[in-house]
Amino acid sequence: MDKMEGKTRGEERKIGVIETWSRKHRLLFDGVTRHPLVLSIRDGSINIASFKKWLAQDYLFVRAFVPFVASVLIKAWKESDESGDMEIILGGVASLENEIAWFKREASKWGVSLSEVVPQQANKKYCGLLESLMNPEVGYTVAITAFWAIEAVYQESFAHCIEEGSKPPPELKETCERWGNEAFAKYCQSLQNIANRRLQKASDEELKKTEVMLLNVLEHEVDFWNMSQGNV
Ligand SMILES: Cc1ncc(CO)c(N)n1
Repeated sequence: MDKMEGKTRGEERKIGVIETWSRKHRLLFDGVTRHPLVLSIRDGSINIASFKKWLAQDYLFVRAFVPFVASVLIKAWKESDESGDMEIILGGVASLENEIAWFKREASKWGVSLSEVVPQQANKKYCGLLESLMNPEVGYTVAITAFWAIEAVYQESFAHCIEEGSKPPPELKETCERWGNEAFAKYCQSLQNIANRRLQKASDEELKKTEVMLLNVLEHEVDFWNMSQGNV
């Protein structure tokens, strides 16, 4: 075995593959979590039409996200080496019931009719990616890493909107808190720990597959923000 390569893997193990990838793909991560739409929430300049569009489209996305998370649960049950994974993922499934109810309440507050929402192209594509990840041939490591990424980008984005020095519109504070709160950050950290544990044991081929999927998820997240802002 090549000496340097061994060292590189050793390094990754210490700081975690996720952290290594976050550094390597910083620009793309920032493209999601520091997207102009996110920054406009943070500085209070957001166009409310963009928010409403996001709200309606994200409701549809979350409905597709439920079966995806359920599929991760099935993979955990079949493939996980740690029984504790199931409780964490199950907690994720359970909280989505609440989330869907929140979207309905929020939509009615803003006068958005969810029954009439038509999925936009970027949303359809992203839901298509979720559906492809539900395939039984997609392994647990890829799926749990996707799950982590999808949750973590929202956590980071919305936490940024309510950090020190931000001035989000008061009527959007609750939305920001929903994903930007400490408990959600902890939950994302639990998902990251699972992903890291799996990636540490993964073959080179699995690592490659997972990294490609991760970039794919991030690109779809950028497109989703663009769509909400009306740039697509
Ligand atoms: C587009 C998108 N990505 C991530 C999440 C987080 O759960 C969400 N609700 N919607």
